[in-house]
Amino acid sequence: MIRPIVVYPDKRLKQQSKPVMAFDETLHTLLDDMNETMMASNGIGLAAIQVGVPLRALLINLPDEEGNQYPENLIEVINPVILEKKGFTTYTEGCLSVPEYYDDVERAEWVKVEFYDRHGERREIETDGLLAIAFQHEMDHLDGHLFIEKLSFLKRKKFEKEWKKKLKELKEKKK
Ligand SMILES: CC(=O)Oc1ccc(/C=C/C(=O)NCCc2ccccc2)cc1OC(C)=O
Ligand SMILES: [Co+2]
Repeated sequence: MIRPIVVYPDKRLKQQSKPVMAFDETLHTLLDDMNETMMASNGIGLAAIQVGVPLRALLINLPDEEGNQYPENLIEVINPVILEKKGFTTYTEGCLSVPEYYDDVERAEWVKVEFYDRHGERREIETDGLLAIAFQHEMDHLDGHLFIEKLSFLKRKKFEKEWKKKLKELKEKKK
């Protein structure tokens, strides 16, 4: 089922997520709910904490050139660890927990990641490009970090001003 997405500045997003210990039905239901939620919101990545569950689990499903996402491209990532990273790259990132805000973020260009699938099988991926960025963005969520924390001081001030205005508009709309 679709679960509500936790939105900045909700304090839950700053939690340190705990490793998954049970690769059981409960985990599988969580992963399925996360996928429904991510797809319903046009997301390409989602960490469990974004639906309020502080577990080290995340999903990535990158769209193809036409912008379509396919179930076979879904990667379910549990207890990930970056084994190696190289180079630098900058990309304009967005996040379902910080809707309608995008900004340039610098990250490693290439990463080697070890993780487990929903059955507890170990996997290893070496990648660059958007997948490398997605892994780093989603893994930051597991440690309570959002991409807006990487903004320069001035960009962060701009963001906070815009965000206060947006929240006020949202409250006005709800009245
Ligand atoms: C209006 C609004 O909220 O816009 C959105 C913003 C972000 C997103 C999704 C962002 C997302 O999936 N980020 C995953 C992390 C990531 C960021 C950059 C590159 C790789 C991985 C979706 C939005 O919704 C629509 C309808 O476009
Ligand atoms: Co995010």
